[in-house]
Amino acid sequence: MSVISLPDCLERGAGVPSEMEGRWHSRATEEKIFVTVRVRPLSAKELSKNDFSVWECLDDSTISYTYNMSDRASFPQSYSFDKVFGAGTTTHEVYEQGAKDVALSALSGKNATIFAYGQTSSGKTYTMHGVTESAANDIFAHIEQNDDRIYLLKFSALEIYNEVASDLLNPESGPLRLMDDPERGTIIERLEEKVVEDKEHLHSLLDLCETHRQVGETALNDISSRSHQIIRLSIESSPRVVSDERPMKSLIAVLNFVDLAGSERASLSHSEGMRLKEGCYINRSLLTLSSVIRKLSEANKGRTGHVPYRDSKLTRILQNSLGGNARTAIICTMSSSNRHVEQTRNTLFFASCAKEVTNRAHINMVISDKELIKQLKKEVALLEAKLRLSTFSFRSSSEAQLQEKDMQIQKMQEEMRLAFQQRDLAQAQLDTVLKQMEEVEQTRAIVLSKINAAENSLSSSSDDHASHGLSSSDETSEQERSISLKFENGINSKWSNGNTHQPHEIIKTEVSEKQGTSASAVLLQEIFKLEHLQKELAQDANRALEAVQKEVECLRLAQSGLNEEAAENVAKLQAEINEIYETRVTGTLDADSPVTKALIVEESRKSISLKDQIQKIVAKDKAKNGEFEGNNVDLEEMLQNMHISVEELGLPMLPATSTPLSKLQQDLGCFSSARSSVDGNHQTLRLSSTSKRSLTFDGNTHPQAEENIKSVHAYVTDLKERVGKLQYQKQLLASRVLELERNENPEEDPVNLSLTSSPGRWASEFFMKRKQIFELWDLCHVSLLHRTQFYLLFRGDPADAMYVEVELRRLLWLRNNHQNGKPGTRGLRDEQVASPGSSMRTLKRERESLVRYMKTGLTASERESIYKEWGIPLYMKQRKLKVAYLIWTNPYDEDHIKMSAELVSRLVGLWNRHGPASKEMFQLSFSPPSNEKTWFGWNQLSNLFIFRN
Ligand SMILES: Nc1ncnc2c1ncn2[C@@H]1O[C@H](COP(=O)(O)OP(=O)(O)OP(=O)(O)O)[C@@H](O)[C@H]1O
Repeated sequence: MSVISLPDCLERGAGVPSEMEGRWHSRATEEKIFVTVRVRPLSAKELSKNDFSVWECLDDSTISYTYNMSDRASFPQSYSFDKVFGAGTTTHEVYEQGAKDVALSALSGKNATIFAYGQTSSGKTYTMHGVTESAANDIFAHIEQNDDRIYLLKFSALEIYNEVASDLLNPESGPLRLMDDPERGTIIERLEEKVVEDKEHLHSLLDLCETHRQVGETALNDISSRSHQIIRLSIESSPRVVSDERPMKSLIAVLNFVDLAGSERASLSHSEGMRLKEGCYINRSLLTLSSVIRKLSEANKGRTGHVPYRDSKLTRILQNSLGGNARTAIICTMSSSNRHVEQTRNTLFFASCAKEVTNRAHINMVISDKELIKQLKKEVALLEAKLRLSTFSFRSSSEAQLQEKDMQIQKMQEEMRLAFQQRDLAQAQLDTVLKQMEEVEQTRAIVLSKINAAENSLSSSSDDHASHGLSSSDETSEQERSISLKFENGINSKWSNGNTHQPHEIIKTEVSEKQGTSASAVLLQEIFKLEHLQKELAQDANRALEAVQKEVECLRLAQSGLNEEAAENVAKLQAEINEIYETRVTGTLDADSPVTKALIVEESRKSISLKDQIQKIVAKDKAKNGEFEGNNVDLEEMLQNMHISVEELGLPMLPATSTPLSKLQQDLGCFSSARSSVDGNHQTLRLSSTSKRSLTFDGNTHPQAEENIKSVHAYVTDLKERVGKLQYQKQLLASRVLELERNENPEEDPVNLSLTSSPGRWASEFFMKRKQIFELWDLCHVSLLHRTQFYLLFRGDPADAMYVEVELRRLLWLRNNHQNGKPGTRGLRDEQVASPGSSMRTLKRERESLVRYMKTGLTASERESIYKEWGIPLYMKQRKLKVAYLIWTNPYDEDHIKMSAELVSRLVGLWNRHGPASKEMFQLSFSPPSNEKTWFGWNQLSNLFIFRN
């Protein structure tokens, strides 16, 4: 008996357990179906028909076709199986080598099936008869030899005839029904089962079945089996003696002997009628069997598919034997006759498939409930022990794995955190870059649109440009350069520093500025010349004043008894000279004067140059005042020394109504030398203010001095008139410039807008331009005093339009010169343009002056109030300096600008010292900032203010 371990007894198997027992079977043992081939010798009938053998057994496992094999044949010539039995082999040998091992497996509790397959008359019944008999003998021999066990043999038999199952022991019982049991498989209902008493009894039963089996005569077989026969022996065994050491373990297995009906070809078997019908059923069921075998063989090769067990009763009943819980041996019988080659090949093909089918046979064991419980307890204990062991190992390994996973999770979380940080950082950088790109793109688009607009405008006015002496290409390159500069500066400096002002505003102004004609450029150049000459005139007047002051001082020293009248005259003279200055900036001429009328006439002739106009005015003025010419040589010399270039400027000679200054100097002997020198083309007056010659006075000094003072007074009066005319000419020229531009660009002319449009429109225009001025002040480092004065004077009155426009253009001009790094782009002399460095130094000095003003001009409480207003902590050091360096530093903050202007005005005392400045002080001044020394002894801040105007 097989020893069955508990783990092997876990699966329920076939069989009907009694109420007191359970049926178990061991773990399956896989093995292939054992396939053998038996060749039947030619029968007498075949020999009589001159059939001949075409198959030859090459060895005990190979059979070969030996006759006239075509090279193109689609079937193999040789076949190999577990065993091949030649024609001379006895049935017993076939049993011994091809069936016995399987058959006797039933004695050890494994189901076993032996069946014969082959065409009709191939020897199936002949073979199975002998095999069954031999097996029965061996079984009984085994039983006899193993008397320690008690065996129980049960016999049952059935046939399937025309697809109807019948009990061969009780044919009258009628057709048998097949039932499906989930545990035991297919059950044949009401199949009679007889206990085999002994060997003879078995033989008698076999004989009985044989007598009941359907047979018939065919052309190929006189006694042809017309049904499939299944002889079943159920073998149960149990120990003869049962004890605790030898528990009750019963084995039970089924041994099937299957003799199939033979496949036949009607053409050969000459079947007809009932035989033909039988043959059809036979062939059909055999076909199903072949399909099952083929599917099972394919499944064994890895191909899965439906196995059609249920397509025939034969395969349903033999399901366990075909790939199931059984050991199976198939004996394929064949005739070697040449007459049945085709059928033989089919049989060999079936055998080839069958040998690939794998069965899984178990040892079916029956034990008592008591033993079952006992076994189950052992099994449970063993399983629990295994479970504990696996649980412990699982736990320990799980805990280690958990710790490892936790570490991995923490590591991944840290990596994720870093990745998120990097992602956020990258996103922020990306956003910044995108924003910058967007801003640059916007700026670029704006600049390009402006360039296009400027090009269109220039192309439309190129003819006009050409007629005024400037080529279109020159003008275009000038515009491109300027716009390119603005674009670069805008991107690189102002707008990258948080400035919210877009470049298009300044560009618009700049483009508008570029649209000025060559005529206006010429006029502007002339204005600059006038401005320069005016400045030199004022400087000479200042020097004259110094000379008079020294003379007066000399008089005061020489004659302490100088009467009050002379003193008053000196004071008046000083006031007059001061007035010259004021006249320079405030003087106007009578519109009805001949000079004005002449100018108006001349202005109407656009083709006449400014110089020609001025020369004509001078000629008329000379003709009118001819009586004054040559009256006083000294005065003329002085005028020449005062750098008034008559030929160039065309100013009229002024009458000298009194003693010339040179005579005054000579008489007084106050001046050591009043040397004048001519310096090239630029005549400059050089008066020595430091006379080392001692003064001598006699008794006639007083009346002569008075006379000299009167002469100087007359000179100053004339100078006033001269300056006034010069100022008026300048005003006319500026008006002319604006008029020319207005005629060319009437739609864009801001002055025209201010004069003709609604007040509301001008107001917006004014504030827009003033914002640009604020920015340009900052860019050009313009004097704080100038900014303050301008801011306080021009508040949006339509009459301010001209001043605003002039200031804006002046600043643009300055800014361009600063940016280009070279002065005089419009033909001005170099000395007229202050460098950015000198402007900043001037600005610095202004701020330092403001510090001094705060220190000397304000009380402590006033300063404290200012500190609070400007957000300077009282504990901070150098508070005054910080305030001074905060003033006028933010051109974009209106409040800041207002505070700055008010503070500067308060500190400098613009309003208190000289009263409100007039707007005319600002008119048409294109002069760059100047760093020259004082005129009237004012401090530097005031001088800057004066020079600027
Ligand atoms: N190996 C053999 N040696 C001698 N004679 C044999 C052999 N095999 C079969 N025969 C004879 O051949 C004849 C046919 O055999 P058998 O009836 O067994 O064939 P079968 O395959 O069962 O046919 P069927 O399918 O028609 O029932 C019988 O007379 C039998 O005695």
